[in-house]
Amino acid sequence: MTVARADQRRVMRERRREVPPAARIGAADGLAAQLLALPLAPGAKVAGYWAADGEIPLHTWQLRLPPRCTYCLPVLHEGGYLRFAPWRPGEPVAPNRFGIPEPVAAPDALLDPSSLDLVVVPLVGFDARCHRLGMGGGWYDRSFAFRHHRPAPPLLVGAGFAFQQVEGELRSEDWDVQLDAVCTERGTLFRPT
Ligand SMILES: Nc1nc2c(c(=O)[nH]1)N(C=O)[C@@H](CNc1ccc(C(=O)N[C@@H](CCC(=O)O)C(=O)O)cc1)CN2
Ligand SMILES: Nc1ncnc2c1ncn2[C@@H]1O[C@H](COP(=O)(O)OP(=O)(O)OP(=O)(O)O)[C@@H](O)[C@H]1O
Repeated sequence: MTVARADQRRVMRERRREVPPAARIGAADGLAAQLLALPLAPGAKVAGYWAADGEIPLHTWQLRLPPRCTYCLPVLHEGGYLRFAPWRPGEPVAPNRFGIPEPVAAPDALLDPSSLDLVVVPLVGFDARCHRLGMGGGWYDRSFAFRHHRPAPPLLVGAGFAFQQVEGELRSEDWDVQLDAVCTERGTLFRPT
């Protein structure tokens, strides 16, 4: 990894953590409006994330999802892969190795990434082409690598504060999975075709 990429990550993560509470709540509401405008089948399986480290929260979106949707959270799995567990407010969670809460789910309740319809992907930074800078573990890249040679679903939509858009372009690596869109509190950016 280049020093520039590490610096970019550090700076963005600091800025994210410094967003004042009122602005954070306002941004989460704005983001929810953008996410709710995405096309979604009535019984869709959707994945979000449990906001950590200053990430833009998804609770407003989750609570306004159509009732027949199944909302899921990522669960760390062997080999650097993610699985997804259906989760509703009030159901038990436990911290994973990064301290991020994840559902306490029976192995047979876990969903494969390919069975989802819409995945809201956490990001540290993004650019105008919808390229993503993540936390650096490659979890989403590995788990959704099948999207390199297969169209949506799942639709992969990054979520972040508008200020997380970097100037210029992020250098993309061969393994980077392309997002279909990025939503912020200000709007939705679709990947240029
Ligand atoms: N809310 C949320 N959940 C998520 C992700 C995410 O970015 N956000 N992930 C996205 O992939 C996966 C977890 N990946 C992560 C990768 C690194 C770190 C992290 O905090 N790394 C530390 C140092 C590493 C360590 O403690 O061993 C750091 O960079 O400070 C956190 C999550 C799945 N769940
Ligand atoms: N499909 C893949 N197969 C194997 N290794 C992969 C794959 N995708 C990514 N990786 C590994 O993951 C590492 C981290 O990738 P990258 O810096 O792009 O992570 P990221 O997208 O920022 O992280 P995250 O998805 O966890 O937020 C890379 O060094 C690469 O070796």
